[in-house]
Amino acid sequence: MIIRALIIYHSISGNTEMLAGWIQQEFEKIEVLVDYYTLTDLPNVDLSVYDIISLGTYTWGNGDIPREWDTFWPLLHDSHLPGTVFGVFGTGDTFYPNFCGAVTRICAQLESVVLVACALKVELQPQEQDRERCAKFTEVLVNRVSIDSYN
Ligand SMILES: Cc1cc2nc3c(=O)[nH]c(=O)nc-3n(C[C@H](O)[C@H](O)[C@H](O)COP(=O)(O)O)c2cc1C
Repeated sequence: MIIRALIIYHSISGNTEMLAGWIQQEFEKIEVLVDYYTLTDLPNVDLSVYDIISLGTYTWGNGDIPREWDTFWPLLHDSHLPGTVFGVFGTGDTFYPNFCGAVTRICAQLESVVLVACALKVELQPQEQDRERCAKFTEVLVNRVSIDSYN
């Protein structure tokens, strides 16, 4: 069975971009076909062709979702995604009281409309030990697709 994943991320200073790249690599290690876009250069994609959609973001303000995501929600709501498995990842800074608050908030926003299987929060620039966490993140998403396709 071929599994297709879409990664969409938003990054200003590169931490989330690096994390998105590592997640892409982990998907590819387990032979998932990956399409990879920045939020601001997202072409007109058909979300329904993907088994997995992973959204990556930094956090702004006080645990806020960056404004640029506002353009994505209408696309999501216009799509019919009953079997798509979502994962949300992001980088943040524990200096702030609401660490990776945008990840938490995007999960909460998604959970009313789609299936969110897991979230990954990383402190600033990903470190070598985070590779293992990226591998776990992709594994959970793929396992969830496999479970659903047997039911
Ligand atoms: C003005 C400002 C507000 C921030 N607020 C938060 C926050 O509430 N929670 C958090 O975890 N990180 C916060 N951060 C940290 C960024 O999310 C963090 O540096 C992130 O890794 C940046 O990602 P990027 O390199 O992909 O742009 C804030 C950073 C700035 C500059």
